[in-house]
Amino acid sequence: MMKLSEMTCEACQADAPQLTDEQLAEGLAQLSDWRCETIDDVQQLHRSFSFDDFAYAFIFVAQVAEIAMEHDHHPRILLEYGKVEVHWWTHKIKGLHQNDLVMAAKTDQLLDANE
Ligand SMILES: C[C@H](O)[C@H](O)[C@H]1CNC2=NC(N)=NC(=O)C2=N1
Repeated sequence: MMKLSEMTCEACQADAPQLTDEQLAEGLAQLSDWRCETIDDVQQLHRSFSFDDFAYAFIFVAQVAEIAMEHDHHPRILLEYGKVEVHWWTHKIKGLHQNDLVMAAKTDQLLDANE
């Protein structure tokens, strides 16, 4: 698998295949602290991020929103004091696509850029 953070999202059709267990495992190996969860029968990538306060958490949310709009692939984001939770999945296929691994990797990259 190529370096996920350097990949781009591809246009995803409703009949696109979901990630296989092997592809998912291979992708998760490139990511930091992401878990695969099944919520309402939909597999999703989930990671929680901690910040010193609400302002830093909000800035991170804005950065995630920016890459989502840039790539036309959008997450669920929960913003709390000092904490952000991000879920990535592909609505069209009600599951996980390579795009979700790519966007999780780009989400991690935002942290590296903020350090
Ligand atoms: C028309 C637009 O490109 C599509 O609805 C995009 C928008 N963003 C998306 N985001 C996610 N996570 N899954 C999708 O299937 C999706 N589809």
